[in-house]
Amino acid sequence: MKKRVFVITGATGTGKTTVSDYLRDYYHMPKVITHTTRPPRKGEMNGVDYYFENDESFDQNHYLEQVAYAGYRYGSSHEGLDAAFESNPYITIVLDTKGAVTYAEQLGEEAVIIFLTVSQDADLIDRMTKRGDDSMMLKERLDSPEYRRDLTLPSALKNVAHVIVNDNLATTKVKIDDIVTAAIAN
Ligand SMILES: Nc1ncnc2c1ncn2[C@@H]1O[C@H](COP(=O)(O)OP(=O)(O)OP(=O)(O)O)[C@@H](O)[C@H]1O
Ligand SMILES: Nc1nc2c(ncn2[C@@H]2O[C@H](COP(=O)(O)O)[C@@H](O)[C@H]2O)c(=O)[nH]1
Repeated sequence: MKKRVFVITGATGTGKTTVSDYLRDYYHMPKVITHTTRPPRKGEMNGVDYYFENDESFDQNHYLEQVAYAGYRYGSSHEGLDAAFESNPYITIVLDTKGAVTYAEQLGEEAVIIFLTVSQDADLIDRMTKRGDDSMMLKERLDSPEYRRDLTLPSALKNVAHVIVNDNLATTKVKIDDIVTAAIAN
């Protein structure tokens, strides 16, 4: 059976995790748990949201790709991908745009790339504040080059990624349904 990894990418706060949760809840797609050295946010759990690592433990895994984002390390391991594929041929992963480019290059049509954006960048700050992000970490993130980079679709993903303006979650879900239906049919 063909395999597909639905890669959800875009700037912080655009709704990547929300869309990934939708794919899990309505399509039973397991999410690849990635690794990070960032401290957990309130409510985040080790092994559910991320594998929370220190620098030493982070280096023990075997990565398909790894990046630095706003001062912390993130990586998707082969072990994490294999674990997700064990239970379903269709899986989902949430990545920054650099990671999404690597997935497109390495996995070709096995990777279905979905780039999320919003009409007003200011809405993202609002969403992250409402999410309860620590104000110091939020400021560091907004000042980071990675945050600004991920606001724009990378040129390597033009004509590759499905672009969704996630201003309205209900509309976004309909677009996700269309993308999933087409990807599974092909
Ligand atoms: N269309 C939407 N309209 C309003 N709020 C939304 C919408 N989509 C998601 N949200 C909310 O915005 C917040 C950020 O969403 P989410 O955590 O999914 O973003 P993210 O892209 O995964 O962020 P990060 O990269 O920082 O982890 C959440 O509180 C979520 O409930
Ligand atoms: N390239 C990768 N990007 C990843 C990975 N895991 C998460 N991410 C992305 O990092 C930023 C910051 O995440 P946050 O949870 O601290 O807000 C965001 O864009 C994630 O999608 C990974 O393994 N590789």
